[in-house]
Amino acid sequence: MFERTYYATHPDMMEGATNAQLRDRYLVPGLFRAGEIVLTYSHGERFVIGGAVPGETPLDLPVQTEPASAAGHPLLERRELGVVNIGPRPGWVTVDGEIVELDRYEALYVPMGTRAVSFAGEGARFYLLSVPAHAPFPLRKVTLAEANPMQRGSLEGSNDRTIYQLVLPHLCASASLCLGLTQLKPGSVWNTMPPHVHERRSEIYLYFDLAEDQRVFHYMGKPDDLRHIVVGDGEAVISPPWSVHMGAGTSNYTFIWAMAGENQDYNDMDVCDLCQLR
Ligand SMILES: O=C[C@H](O)[C@@H](O)CC(=O)C(=O)O
Ligand SMILES: [Zn+2]
Repeated sequence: MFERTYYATHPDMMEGATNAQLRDRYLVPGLFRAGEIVLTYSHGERFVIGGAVPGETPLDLPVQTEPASAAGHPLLERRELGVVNIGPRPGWVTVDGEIVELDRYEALYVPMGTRAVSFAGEGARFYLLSVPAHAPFPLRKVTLAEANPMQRGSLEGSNDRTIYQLVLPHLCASASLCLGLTQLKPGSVWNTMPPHVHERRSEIYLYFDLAEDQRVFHYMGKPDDLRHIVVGDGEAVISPPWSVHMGAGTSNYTFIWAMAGENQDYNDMDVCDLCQLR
């Protein structure tokens, strides 16, 4: 049921890695295919990273297939799910019979124990993130208007952007998942500048709202040993807990960040001094 598995990696594996190896280990392309649900599995925090692009007929979240003892059980038996509609049109998520409309940039938190989830609406594009959970928290839709927008950076620094925290304890309770959306203003290209590392959480970035012929140069690695991965519209990238995650685009763009791990303390991050980057 998972299109591919991404393994956890050691920072020593950066040394001598080819560009192709880096892309293979950390880049998650092809999540949004018309009429399909695509799911991938990352050993880092056991993230399921996926996309659902419904056509005329709704798409159902699949049930577990492995191990045999879990076959047929709901995927969310011991997991929670975050959904964000990044498509141009509204869509509908049905959660155990309850229908929730999600407009562009709106998010939905779906609790552990949910049996059936389906996605509908032509023109909607659902980005999916699921992590293991120990307890259910209430089903909740979150809009950008409810999030406390945090203005960061400046146009002079080419990093004028707004960070919206969507799934974090102060707004939407979850067992482990933290999720938000960041929009860069026109003329700004740098995200997460200055960069940081959070050893206690892994993070997934999804870059979108990028024209087809534009790219984001996503940086990763230990702060004193950076590499980069060239990312296109609708592609995600996995950031291991030992890595920085920052990027510069050839235009402005939007990205969704999702974290899970030891805690849900957004501020538990070690901000880098730019002069230490190599
Ligand atoms: O751990 C937090 C995440 O990396 C993001 O919230 C950072 C971000 O959106 C930004 O600075 O632009
Ligand atoms: Zn981060």
